[in-house]
Amino acid sequence: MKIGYLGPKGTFTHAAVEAVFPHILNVPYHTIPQCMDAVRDGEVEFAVVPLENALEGSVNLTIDYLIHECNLPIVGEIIAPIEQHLLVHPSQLDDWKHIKRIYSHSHAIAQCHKFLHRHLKHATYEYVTSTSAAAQYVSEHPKENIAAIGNRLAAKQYGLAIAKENIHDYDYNHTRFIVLHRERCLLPVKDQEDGFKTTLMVMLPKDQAGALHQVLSAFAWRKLNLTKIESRPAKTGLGNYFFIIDIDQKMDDVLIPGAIAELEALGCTVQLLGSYPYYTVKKTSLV
Ligand SMILES: O=C(O)C(=O)C[C@]1(C(=O)O)C=C[C@@H](O)C=C1
Repeated sequence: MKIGYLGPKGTFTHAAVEAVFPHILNVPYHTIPQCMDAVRDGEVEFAVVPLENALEGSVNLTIDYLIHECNLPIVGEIIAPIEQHLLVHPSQLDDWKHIKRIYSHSHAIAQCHKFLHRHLKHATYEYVTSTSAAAQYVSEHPKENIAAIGNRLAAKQYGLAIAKENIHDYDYNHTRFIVLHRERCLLPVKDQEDGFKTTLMVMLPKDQAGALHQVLSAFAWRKLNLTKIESRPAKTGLGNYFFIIDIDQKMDDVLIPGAIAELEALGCTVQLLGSYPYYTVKKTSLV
């Protein structure tokens, strides 16, 4: 059995996979779409990709590729703490305050804006596919006055030095990663899950007054607790959006099917993206 993840080695996604699936062979993919395609095409059984960060919000590429391009069920979720460090080639360690360019994933740079503004105002940013791709680039260009933002695993993997630890702007920094499979299934995980969620995609009927209010009522009067509601462009015209709704429980026989039926009766299109266990990774079990 194989698990694909957003690579190369040393991403936060890699750390999350190793924490929850230590016994399964993992395979890095360069981009989030490549990772999802690998499951769809049967190269790997599961894929783990980032979905949402507590400081920066959703990873839009993951949501959009899942909805528009690669319809795979969500079968699990991993919530992991994120600590960002400023990584440099060891030969640049004494000179880190004069770094000219910083490489990282856009989310990682956004999580450190206050630090960057205060300490590296003059530096420019270069957005790459992941934090470890940034670390790899820095390690391959020892003569350039550059740095990466990433984790300890990447520093170790690519032989970089940590110039400044914990440069993320807020202490509570966590990312949610989703696990995808070709069909709904139980996860090959030995640990006890921390809970369950159900995720729906809901498209409202066009131009109907109070439609969103009615959608929310379908959950409210059933006392279905929502942990997230987010809109994304349907990509069919200005003002056309779909909603991603997370419900704080497992699919049941009555309440969630009842809410879905009510939404459909209102003229909404509803798709069940998954009903799945989630696992919370502790700081100590990460890098
Ligand atoms: O680049 C990585 O290390 C990733 O795993 C991606 C990612 C993200 O997409 O949000 C994951 C966690 C952090 O929030 C920063 C980057």
